[in-house]
Amino acid sequence: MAASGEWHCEKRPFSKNESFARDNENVPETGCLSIIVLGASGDLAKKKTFPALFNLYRQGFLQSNEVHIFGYSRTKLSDDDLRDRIRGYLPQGKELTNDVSDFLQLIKYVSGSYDAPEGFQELDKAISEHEISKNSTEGSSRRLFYLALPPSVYPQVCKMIKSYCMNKSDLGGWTRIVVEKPFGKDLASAEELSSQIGELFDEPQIYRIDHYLGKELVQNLLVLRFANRFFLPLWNRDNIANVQIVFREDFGTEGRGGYFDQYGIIRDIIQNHLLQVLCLVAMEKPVSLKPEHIRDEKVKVLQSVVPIKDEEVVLGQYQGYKDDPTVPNDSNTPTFATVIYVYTMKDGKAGKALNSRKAEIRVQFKDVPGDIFKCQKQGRNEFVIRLQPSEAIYMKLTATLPRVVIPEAYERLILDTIKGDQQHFVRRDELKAAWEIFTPLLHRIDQGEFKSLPYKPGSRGPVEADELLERAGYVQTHGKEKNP
Ligand SMILES: NC(=O)C1=CN([C@@H]2O[C@H](COP(=O)(O)OP(=O)(O)OC[C@H]3O[C@@H](n4cnc5c(N)ncnc54)[C@H](OP(=O)(O)O)[C@@H]3O)[C@@H](O)[C@H]2O)C=CC1
Ligand SMILES: O=C1O[C@H](COP(=O)(O)O)[C@@H](O)[C@H](O)[C@H]1O
Repeated sequence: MAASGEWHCEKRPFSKNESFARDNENVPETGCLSIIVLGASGDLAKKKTFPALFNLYRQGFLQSNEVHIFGYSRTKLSDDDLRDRIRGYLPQGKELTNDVSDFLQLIKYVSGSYDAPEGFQELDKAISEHEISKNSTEGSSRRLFYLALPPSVYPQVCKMIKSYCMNKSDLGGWTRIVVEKPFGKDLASAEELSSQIGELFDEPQIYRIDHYLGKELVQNLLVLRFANRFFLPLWNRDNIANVQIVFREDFGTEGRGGYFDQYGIIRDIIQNHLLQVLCLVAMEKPVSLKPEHIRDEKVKVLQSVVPIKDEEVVLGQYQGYKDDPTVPNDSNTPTFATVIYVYTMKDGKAGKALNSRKAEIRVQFKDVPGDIFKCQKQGRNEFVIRLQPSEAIYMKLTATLPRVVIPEAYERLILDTIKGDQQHFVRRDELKAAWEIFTPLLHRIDQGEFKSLPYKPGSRGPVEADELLERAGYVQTHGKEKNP
C-alpha cells in the first residue's frame, strides 16, 4: 500500500505551548535562567549544545532579559576565545549576523577544575551576579547544569555543584542536571553512577539525555499509536509478525575510534537509542501523558524482554576499523550487531471500523477511547481509497503537526529540561532494566567469548545477520539486496 499509493497526513493544529502532546502541567516559569555548559571546550558542546541553545534563542524560547549562558572547563580561555570557538558551529548567513552576535554576548566563560572548590565558587559568583542584575524586579534562580563531559567526572562534578552552585533558595527556582550517555558500561557501573548522582540529587532533578527521544518522529510514535483508532486493534501479536528497528550509518568511527573501541555498537546505539524506540513501539497505552505514567509503561516493556540467547545475535566488525591508530590491533569490538529480542507482547484490544461510501471508499474509524491527547474534535481516522478523480489510497491520521522549522533533538530536550518535563528522559529504573538486557552479552563480548565477524565497509553487514533475521521469521518484501 505504501509503495503503490499516496499517503496524506491530515495536519492538526499544534499550539505554541504544545498542549496537544502534553498534559500542559509544566507552566512556563519566568525569571532568571542560567544555563551552565560544563565541558564547554569539548566536542559535544561546540557541535550540539551551543548550536541547540542558539536555535532556542532565535526561536524566542530563551529571552535575553532572562537567560545567561556560562561555559566551564579546565582549558584557559577568555569569554571571546570561547565565543570564537563556538561561532563556526552556529548557522551562517547575513540575516543571522545580529542574532549570532547577540547570542554570543550572552555567554561568559569560567575556567576551573572539576574536583576543586575554587572554580565552582567562581562559577557560583558569576551566576549569582547575573541573577542579581536580572532580578531587580522579580526574583528567581533557575540553574540548568549541562554535563558535556566524560561520565568518569560526573560524580565529582555533581558534588561540586551540590556544594557550591545550587540555586539560591531565597530566590526560589530550581537546579537541574543534564547528563549525557553513556550512563555506565554495564549494569553494575550504571547502578554505581546512578547511586553516586542519586545521593546528591533527586530523580526529578536529573535529566538523562538520549537524543533519539528528541527526534520528531520518535516523539510522534505515541500519538500515532494511541490517537488513531485503526492501530489499536492491529497493534498486537495477532497482526504484527515482527518489528525491525534499524540503525545504519554509511561512515565508520572516523576519528572516534579511541572512544568507540571502549564501548562498541551495542553500548553506543542499541542499549540506549534503539531500546528507547523499542519501548515506544511496544508499550501499552499510558494512563495519561504524565512523564511518570509514560516511563512506567516503558519500564514494563524492558522488563518483559526475554534474556538474549547466543543464537539470536550476530556481531560484525568492518574491515579497516583497526587501521585507526587509537584502536588496538586485536580489537573484537563490534561495529555491527543484529539482535533479536523476544518480547512477550500482550494481546491488544479488538475494534471495528465503520464503512461509509461516497464517490470513494472511505473507512472511518470510531473515536479513540480515552482522549489523552485532547484531539477528539479534530475528526476521526479515515482510510480512503479514492476511485475517482485521481486514484489514490490515503490515510487520515492524527499526528502532531511538525513545526515549520523542525527542531533538532537537542533543542527539544534542553527546552524540556527548562520546562521540567521528564517525559523524554531516561528514568533510573528504565536505565537499570535496559542494562539488564545487555549486560550478560556485553561481558561475554568483553571477555572475547563472542566474536565479531568481518564485513566489508559499504555492505549490508555480515550475511549471517540476514540469515538470522530470516530464521527469526522476517520475510524480505522488497527483493533482497545483494550483499557485496
Ligand atoms: N561528541 C558527541 O557527538 C557526543 C558526545 N556524547 C557524550 O557527551 C559527553 C561529552 O562528549 P565530548 O564533548 O565528545 O567529549 P570531549 O572528549 O570533547 O570532552 C569534553 C571536555 O571534557 C574535558 N575532558 C575530557 N576528558 C576529560 C577527562 N578525562 N577528565 C576530565 N575532563 C575531561 C575537556 O575539557 P577541559 O580539558 O577543557 O576541561 C573536554 O573539552 C560524553 O559523555 C560523550 O559520551 C554523546 C553523544 C554524542
Ligand atoms: O549517540 C550517538 O549517535 C550518533 C548518531 O546520531 P544521529 O542523530 O546522527 O542518528 C552516532 O553517530 C554516535 O556514534 C553515537 O554516539
